[in-house]
Amino acid sequence: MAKARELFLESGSLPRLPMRTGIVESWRRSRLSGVASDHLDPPYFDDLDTGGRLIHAARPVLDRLQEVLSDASASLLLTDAHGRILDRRVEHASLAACLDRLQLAPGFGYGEEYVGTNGIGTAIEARQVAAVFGTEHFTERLHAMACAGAPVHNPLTGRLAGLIDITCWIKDANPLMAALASEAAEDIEQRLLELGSEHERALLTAFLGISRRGGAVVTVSEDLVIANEHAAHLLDSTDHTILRDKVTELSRAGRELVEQVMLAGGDMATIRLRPVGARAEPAGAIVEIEIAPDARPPRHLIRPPQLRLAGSSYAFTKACTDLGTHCRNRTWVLLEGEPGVGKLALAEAVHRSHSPASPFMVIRPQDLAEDRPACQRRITEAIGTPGATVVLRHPERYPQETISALLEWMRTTAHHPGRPWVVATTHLEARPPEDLSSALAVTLTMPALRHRIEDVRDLVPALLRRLSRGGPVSCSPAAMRVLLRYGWPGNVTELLQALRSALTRRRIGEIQPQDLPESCHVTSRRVLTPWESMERDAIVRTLRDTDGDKALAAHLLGISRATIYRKISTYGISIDGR
Ligand SMILES: Nc1ncnc2c1ncn2[C@@H]1O[C@H](COP(=O)(O)OP(=O)(O)OP(=O)(O)O)[C@@H](O)[C@H]1O
Repeated sequence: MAKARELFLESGSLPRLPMRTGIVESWRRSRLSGVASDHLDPPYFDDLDTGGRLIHAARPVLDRLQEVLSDASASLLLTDAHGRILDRRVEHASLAACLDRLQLAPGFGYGEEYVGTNGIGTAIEARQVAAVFGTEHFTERLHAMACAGAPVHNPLTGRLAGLIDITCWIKDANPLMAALASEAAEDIEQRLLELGSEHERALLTAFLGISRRGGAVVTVSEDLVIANEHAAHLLDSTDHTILRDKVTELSRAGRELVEQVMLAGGDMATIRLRPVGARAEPAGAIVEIEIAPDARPPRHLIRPPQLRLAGSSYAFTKACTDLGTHCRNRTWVLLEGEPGVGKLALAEAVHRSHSPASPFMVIRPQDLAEDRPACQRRITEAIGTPGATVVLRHPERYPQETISALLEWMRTTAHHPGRPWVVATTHLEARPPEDLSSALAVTLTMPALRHRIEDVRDLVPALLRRLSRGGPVSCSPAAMRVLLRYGWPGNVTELLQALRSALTRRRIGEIQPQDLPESCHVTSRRVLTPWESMERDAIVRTLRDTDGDKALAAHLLGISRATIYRKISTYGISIDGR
């Protein structure tokens, strides 16, 4: 085996030896991933979920197995679905010290892409039990070891939840290790099922109790949404996305939340969210929805196509109508929203429809850095130019002197009959200077694209026309389904990038799912859990704030570089270099 490995490392070929196919395939994958065969460097992750359902379900199984193995020099490891070690049980001090030297310890990642063929990473790649003995390991540092890993699946979703592994010195290896790991994996799956049912029971009891009082009630958990008839009537798929986001906020807040939201149908609703189950491990949330009788949508709607914008959702129509009304009344606005959601596009479209011949001035932080006097001249010129609009892009990044000058300018201009219309655009988390915010009379929030996902149907043809300059290219129904399933954390800007990338593969004809970037597919395989989508959104926001600097973003988020790279690829995040 050792000779076969050497030959493979030197030439990529194998001698005619009876070798296990799984091992040969794993060596090939390890080589392709660029794993070093002569040293070991597993990455460390300091942000692992060590309080989740998997740990909870596995604990008694690990306790039992630890007792069984107490006389043997063997260790037990539990990893998440990416091969990152969550728990380790080892009784023998010398084996523990050896595992420490191999960084086979909680927090470290033993995926095949990092350490090559091994019981953990190889079982995860192959999605089946894998035993790896001595020199079958890709890296020499593991040649003294034997390990057997068995994947654990979540029986409710069928998805890989984690892995259980037994590791020992090769001299103590036992052919039954794989069977033992596999049995433990089945026990954990059974516990996951029972816990899942416990959660479902808790959710159902809470749901039935509140439902009996009448009114619209929904329960939301990781795997399940239950709505009573009243709620099913009120909510559509876009509202479900909003509810999932609110449930994420709830888990962050850890207490009851009451909020006003605009439903996709145009009704203003009060939603009351309460966690169900233990605080440490909530089963989900129960949501009561009440429609406010006096909050009817405005009568004279301004529809996006009237502004030459793509979209038809009520949420976006409402944003167009609100901003259009403020433009007509010359009310100064703070327009906030997630990155790339179309804040500038909307401000410009509203301005063009209201006063097409008047100047539209955009002051970006980089313009100020390059030539501040020119910016100040442009702002001053806007006074007295009828119908002019000044957009202050991301004013939180303006230098303090500019803010002071702006405030002075706004104070003297506020009552001028020919005053320009001022719109400041900011990201949701950004904190514009307080004085500036109070000088702007109203705050509007642009809805995220995932909260008006039906707009993708109109945006795609419009953006394709723009990108291909009217070329003969369109989006196939299958590709459109992929685009409609994706969450678009980078909003319209990300959609634009996805289509730009698809056009490099197909300039003529119908764009197919395989023409779309991998990112759109990765997240479309399954709906992200609320925690995952919150994490994905935070990464996208930070990357945008750091102009795509991944190292700085990792630092700001308090995670390692290896983690941010992996998460960027898992969530399919793509950021342009702005
Ligand atoms: N409804 C729409 N119809 C057509 N194009 C749109 C629409 N919304 C946004 N876009 C396009 O999407 C891109 C991003 O929009 P925009 O720059 O206005 O976003 P933003 O919210 O101001 O971004 P940020 O605050 O992150 O800088 C632009 O190219 C814009 O033209």
